[in-house]
Amino acid sequence: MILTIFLLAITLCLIFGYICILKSRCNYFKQRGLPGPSPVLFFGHYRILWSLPNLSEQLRQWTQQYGSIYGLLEGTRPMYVVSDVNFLQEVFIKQFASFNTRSIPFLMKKVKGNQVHMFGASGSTWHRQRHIINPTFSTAKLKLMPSSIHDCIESLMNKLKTLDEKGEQFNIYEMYRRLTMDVICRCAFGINMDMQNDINNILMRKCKLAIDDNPERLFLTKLGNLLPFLIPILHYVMIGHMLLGAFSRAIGSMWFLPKIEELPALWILNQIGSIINTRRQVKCDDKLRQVDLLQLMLNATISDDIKITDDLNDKSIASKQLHKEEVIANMLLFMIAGYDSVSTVLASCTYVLATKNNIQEKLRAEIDEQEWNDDNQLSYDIIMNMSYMDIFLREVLRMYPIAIAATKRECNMTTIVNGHKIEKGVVIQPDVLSIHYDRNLWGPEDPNLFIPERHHTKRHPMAYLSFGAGPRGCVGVRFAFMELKLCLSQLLRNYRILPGDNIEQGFKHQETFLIQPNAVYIKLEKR
Ligand code: HEM
Repeated sequence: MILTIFLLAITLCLIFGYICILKSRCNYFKQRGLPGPSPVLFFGHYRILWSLPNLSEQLRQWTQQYGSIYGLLEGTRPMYVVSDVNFLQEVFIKQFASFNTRSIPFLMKKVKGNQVHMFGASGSTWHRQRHIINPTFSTAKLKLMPSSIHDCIESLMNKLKTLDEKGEQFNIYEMYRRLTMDVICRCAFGINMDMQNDINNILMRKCKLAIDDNPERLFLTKLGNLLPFLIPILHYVMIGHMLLGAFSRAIGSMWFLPKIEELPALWILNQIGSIINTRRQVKCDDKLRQVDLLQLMLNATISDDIKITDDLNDKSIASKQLHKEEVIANMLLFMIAGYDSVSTVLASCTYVLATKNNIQEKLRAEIDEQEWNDDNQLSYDIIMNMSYMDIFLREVLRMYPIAIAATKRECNMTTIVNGHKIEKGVVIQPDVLSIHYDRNLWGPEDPNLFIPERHHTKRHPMAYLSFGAGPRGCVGVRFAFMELKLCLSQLLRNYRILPGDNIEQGFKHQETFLIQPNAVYIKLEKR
């Protein structure tokens, strides 16, 4: 009896203590003199954050209400929402050592052993991976890719030919998705997938499903965010899930296990693993001729049984190499990043071109005056020197940034930023829309107007965050620009883009991990 009362008293004390902690968390920002919407006990601001179809738009509205630095609570975790560019310059560049971690769901962080990719890695692991992967996107390597990309664009042009003959409106975004998947498969794996003709391709379907599985919205992630002390247990739940997947692979076709095997991300990882195994059997001379991202990464791969060291002072070979599992994880990352991001930007570009004829004509004039070769292609150097195309793309991405969630950072070492004490574990979310539409940063012309020439004026280094900023900025930016420019050049050289009847209805945005329009309805007119 006494023991029961004792245990009950302890339990009540623990619950009371926990409620006190939760209450004090609710006052986290008030105690620091920072404004923000009122949090709810236990959930913080999660309930509202989870229910929003477009989080970035809501952050922008709160900025108008609360100012350039305000606070939100992700469960009990404080998040600073910032549109003060000097503060962000400290976080992204000057104090990078204290903010080298991207804030991602714990499910993506706690992956098994070497399965972490560059997007999710932190500290010295990220440093090593980035150091090895940077050269795979060097000018010398990119120069080898336009002709592969051109083959894929030609396939798109053939598809468009049948549509322009019909003269009806169609959603070009779907076609861009297939194009960019073909491009990334060619440039990353050297494989010709022909997704544009193979409408039911399983890889395409799995990739779409993998992207729709936004880890932020998974039940395990939500639970881990609300009850962080459960994370180690949830980690084991996830490992159990993955082991079950491996078990299913081992025993094959038992009726209840293939379902796990079919999980999109696991399925794609398996395929990539097989591609790597095949590539490893290819003769040495053939490998040297291969210029895709996979081969460039495999060239920096260490044998599976050597332990990689993440000690920055270690000068041994193991500190400059990747594990096979890291290559697999990064190839998955490239596939998803390369496919979804570029197709979404192409969709926004096409919307702008269809609705702003004067911009379309200016861009076409620049395209027409380039030196096209006999195969109707432009070289890398010509593409990269197209200056109006350059500012056009920058302006599209200023007005329609797509990857705001990717710029979220986590403080890995308590520090002071512009007078604010930022504690370890706290999250910084840039409010990119407020920054991109700030008249002080982008004036004197109205930031709501599409004016590419505004990019001729030098702006604050943090005024443009479409590709992030600092050492962790997007590694694929030049690859993306090359692909965007090659595709738009071909399109405008051959067609006039006209708005479809439903262009405005289709161009409504949804935000999961990326901010994406539903559709871009256009008509084409042959030149
Ligand atoms: C127009 C298309 C693209 C946009 C708008 C975009 C945007 C971004 C943004 C905003 C970030 C976060 C940067 C930060 O935290 O500071 C990022 C990171 C990254 N992007 Fe891109 N991206 C694009 C295309 C690509 C492509 C084509 C690839 C690869 C094939 C790629 C690979 C990556 C990787 C690996 C990272 C993580 C870098 C790191 O953590 O070190 N991206 N991207």
